[in-house]
Amino acid sequence: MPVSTRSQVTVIQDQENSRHQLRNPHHGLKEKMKALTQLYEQQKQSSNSLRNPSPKPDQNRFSTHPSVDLLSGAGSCKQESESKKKSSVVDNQVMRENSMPISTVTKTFILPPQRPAVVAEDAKENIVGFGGGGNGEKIVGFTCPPRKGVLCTNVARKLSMGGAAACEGEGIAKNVAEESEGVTLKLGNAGSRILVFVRVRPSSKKEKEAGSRSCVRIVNQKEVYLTEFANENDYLRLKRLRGRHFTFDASFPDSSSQLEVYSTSTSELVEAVLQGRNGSVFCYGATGAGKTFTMLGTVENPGVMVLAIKDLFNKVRKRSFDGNHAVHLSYLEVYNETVRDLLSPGRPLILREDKQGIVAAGLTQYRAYSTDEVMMLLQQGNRNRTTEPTRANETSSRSHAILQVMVEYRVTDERNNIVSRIGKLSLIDLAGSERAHATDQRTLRSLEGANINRSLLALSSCINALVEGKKHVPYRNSKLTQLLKDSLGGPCNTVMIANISPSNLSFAETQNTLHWADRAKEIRTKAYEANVEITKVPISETDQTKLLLELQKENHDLRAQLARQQQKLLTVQAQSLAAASPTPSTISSILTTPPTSCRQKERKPKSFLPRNCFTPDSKKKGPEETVKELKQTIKMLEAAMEKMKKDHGLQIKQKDELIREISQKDGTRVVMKGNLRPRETITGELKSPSGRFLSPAVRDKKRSFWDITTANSPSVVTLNGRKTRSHVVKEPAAAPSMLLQPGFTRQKPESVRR
Ligand SMILES: Nc1ncnc2c1ncn2[C@@H]1O[C@H](COP(=O)(O)OP(=O)(O)OP(=O)(O)O)[C@@H](O)[C@H]1O
Repeated sequence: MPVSTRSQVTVIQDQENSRHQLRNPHHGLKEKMKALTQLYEQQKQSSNSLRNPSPKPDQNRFSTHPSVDLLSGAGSCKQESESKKKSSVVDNQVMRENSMPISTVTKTFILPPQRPAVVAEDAKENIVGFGGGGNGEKIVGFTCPPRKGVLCTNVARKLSMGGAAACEGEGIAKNVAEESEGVTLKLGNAGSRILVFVRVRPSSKKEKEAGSRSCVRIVNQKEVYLTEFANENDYLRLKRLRGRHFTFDASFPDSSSQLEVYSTSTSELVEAVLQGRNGSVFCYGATGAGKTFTMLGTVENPGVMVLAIKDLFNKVRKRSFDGNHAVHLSYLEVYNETVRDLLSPGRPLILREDKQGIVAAGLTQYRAYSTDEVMMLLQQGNRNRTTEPTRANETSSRSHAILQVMVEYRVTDERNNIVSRIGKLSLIDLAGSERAHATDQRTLRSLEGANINRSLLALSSCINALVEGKKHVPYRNSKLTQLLKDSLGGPCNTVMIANISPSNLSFAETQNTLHWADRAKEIRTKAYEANVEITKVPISETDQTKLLLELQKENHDLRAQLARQQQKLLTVQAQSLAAASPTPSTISSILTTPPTSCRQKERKPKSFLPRNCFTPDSKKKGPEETVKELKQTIKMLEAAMEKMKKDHGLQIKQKDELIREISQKDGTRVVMKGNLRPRETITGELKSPSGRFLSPAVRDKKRSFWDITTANSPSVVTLNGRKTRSHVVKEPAAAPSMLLQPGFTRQKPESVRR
């Protein structure tokens, strides 16, 4: 929609206030605009009061970035109100210049609840955990927090040119839905939308000197209004003067502090990373727009990278009682389409795709224990980063830099399993998108510029493909997009901070940045769960010793039981011989001695003594018949004994093997006598007396020397408790085969010889 035009707008510089004033020949129109602006403000206020029945004016007035209020309490409110005043002056100015039909705009805002505070803890490490804090292990839903309850009614996602759209029902519904969607989005559910923030940097000295004007206005800390100024002398373009509204998750004016930017955009990502989720923050914008300032900052004004790391270590420290956290760090740059390790520079790295996603093979991962250590590494990395002065920026980053922080949390649960979760935070400072003339025409700079633009073009193609839901996303078109694959389309919570200059001299760059930022809003990253892994740990040494003792005791009991049975058998045999002329009373007294078998029969119908428990009928029979019967019984008993013997032998052997295995794990070798017994083939399962060990069917296998002393076997090595026969060469320590020594004659070990 074309905006109303003015025939002439002249800006003069007030020497005292350095403020722009307008001399517009259409004075009446100006007055009209002023009135309309006032009306708009009034309407906004009244809607606010309607939706917020009992607002504390000072507390809620500027709470789109509530961290500001919470950060410095009343002080910050004051500061904020001052800045608001200032910005309203600028706003009015811009409004006048824009000549926008803003009277058609009705805006209603319900102010969001307060977010957890970012409190300055001390001068050095000044970030304290938000929300959860301490052991508050809540799972944080990654949403745009300040938007809870916000009813931003007039903001259409795709805004028409030339003024704010009227508040249409459809637009409202859409926006409310979008807002609530943002609020309810939880990690691990449906994937989250990329959150997009815009930050305007202050005008630079150069821009001021060149007499540039601000073409960007932040409205309600969410919307950015971009105005294209007409050249007073360009009469052909006068009618094409236009402006455009963009809406983002939050917009930061030039007065915003680093802490404010961090707490609004990134602090929740840090919390999520501690919960085992992935997060990415990247700064995008034209050269000199303030990306490096936002990401790295200065010593006095540390940026997102520094604040995130401080915050992370603070949170880790607070939770250290709760498990073990390990922080690993890597820092790389993409320069002229080559990937370099900034922490240990060397040959270019090759990108590979594996289960974890795209990884730079050979990238150094430093284990960091403190913020100071990270700061040192960061400084070291930045010294290695390629920066060159260009016409647009004294210290222009000529490469894309990616700082990756991996946080691994390990804890042992009640079942002795190790639960570990790994979260990865990627902080990305992109090189500036630029036009050739904005930088330099010299060969190297232009080559760098071409590569930067190429990768940023590839980035925009990926954004387009993702927004349009295309199946193929051209990540492979550049190294940058390969590295950003996870952040854009993977299981990740992503934040984009679009940096812009306020100057009308950079209008085209700003428009371009805002266009892509606006598009990026529509990208949804993949749904995913936290990277939690549960590892079963081997039992501890004390547990092993306990088990060994238990097994030895059980083995001893089994041997005793076997001996008793043998004794009984012998007694029965002896007595049966003596019973050549038995009296029924003696026989019955003898035969009542092995009652176990009878009892067994009662319990188990398929006992090995099926019909031979003595019945009173046996007494009625004659002595010859009784002797015959007795002989049969003895035969059966013998068979039963034999079977039991075998059973026990097997069980003992099994225990022996188990004991030997455990002993070998401990480093001591125990060779039991039972091991040397010949193996016999028995089918079916056997139970130990305690019922704890279930013996599988024994395979008919010839025992070799090496089966007895497994630890010395050259062909059987133990790998992670499992025996394999194919790792002899790979595991020299496990089985230093004596057989391989020249001239060695095979000798039986001591235990075997005995
Ligand atoms: N929010 C801000 N407040 C104060 N100064 C800022 C801010 N943003 C940027 N600047 C200043 O603007 C200049 C350019 O910023 P910076 O180097 O961060 O730009 P850039 O986007 O990283 O550029 P390039 O892409 O060329 O590296 C720096 O001198 C920086 O200190």
